[in-house]
Amino acid sequence: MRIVEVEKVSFDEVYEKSLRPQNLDEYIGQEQIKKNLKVFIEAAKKRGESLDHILFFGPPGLGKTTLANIIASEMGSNLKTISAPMLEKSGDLAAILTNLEDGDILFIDEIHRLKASIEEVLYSAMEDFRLDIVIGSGPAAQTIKLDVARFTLIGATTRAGMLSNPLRDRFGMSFRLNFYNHEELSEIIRLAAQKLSKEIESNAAVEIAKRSRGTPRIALRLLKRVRDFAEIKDENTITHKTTKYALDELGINEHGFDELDIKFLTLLADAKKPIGLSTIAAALSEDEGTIEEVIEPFLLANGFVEKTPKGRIATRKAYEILRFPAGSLF
Ligand SMILES: Nc1ncnc2c1ncn2[C@@H]1O[C@H](COP(=O)(O)OP(=O)(O)OP(=O)(O)O)[C@@H](O)[C@H]1O
Repeated sequence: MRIVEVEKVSFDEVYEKSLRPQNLDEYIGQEQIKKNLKVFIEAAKKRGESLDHILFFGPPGLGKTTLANIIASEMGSNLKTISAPMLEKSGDLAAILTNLEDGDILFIDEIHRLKASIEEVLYSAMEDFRLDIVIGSGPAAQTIKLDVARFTLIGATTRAGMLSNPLRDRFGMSFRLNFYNHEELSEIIRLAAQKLSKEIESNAAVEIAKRSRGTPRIALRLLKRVRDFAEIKDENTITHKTTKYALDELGINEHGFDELDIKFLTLLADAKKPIGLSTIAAALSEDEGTIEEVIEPFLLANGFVEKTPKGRIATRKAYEILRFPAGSLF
């Protein structure tokens, strides 16, 4: 697995969970989202109603699951979490929905991966808190109507564009999570180190932040690896020197790029013309989804790559970093 990989593995999941902020004030950054959520939560509480359905979208590891947990705790609600690919039949979702109680929050991760037949069950549940279940087929088919408690659905996706319109329209609020800046990430790292009862020099936290691709999950994972280096050296405080050494040893460069990012940028820079997604995927032996969801968003957001109608192209900034001659390109 890439060290800057954002996919979860169970061991890291436990570690991440222990560092998860518990309320909106502990949640760093995403100021506009927090501001809006505070208003909606307070208004819903005042009216004694459940919160409107919410969609969070953005690259992995930016804090969607964390926000769902915080909303549930701020609302004093039960949270039920499922990942869309876990649902095989519409009956699976119907069973979950009919077991919810008023005010409960249902969090569906990777909601863009819901099967169409299952997604349809959600429409009436979200809109009218009712389930229309068709039993049998052909002329003997029967529709059974079931009431569902007034729940809140929180959906999370890395691919908002893949959601169908009917589903997207049923969310009352929709928020895009952005990459974090170095100050925000340094603060997340500092607070996490505190929770791990470890001191960290402030320039060490900044060093990790700079190499975390704007992503808290990566920052926390790098912190963990750097902590290992510090512990081996019997250091009580994570110093800047050890941090730099550890990150260099781990092969993470000063922009947070790893080998795969460099390969991706080198491919584009070498080509000196736009390249399509499928060609990139074949050249890097990665699937298109990983390139679009994991590798590309950070490079696009930071101006290393641009998307054109003919494909992806490396920018001047990428050529400079790679120290590649751009010739007459720019
Ligand atoms: N704003 C934040 N402040 C502090 N810690 C954060 C913040 N956002 C995320 N984290 C930390 O980063 C880790 C990853 O966040 P989370 O699992 O919520 O990401 P995610 O966007 O749901 O990712 P995925 O979509 O891959 O599930 C969490 O353990 C949490 O501790």
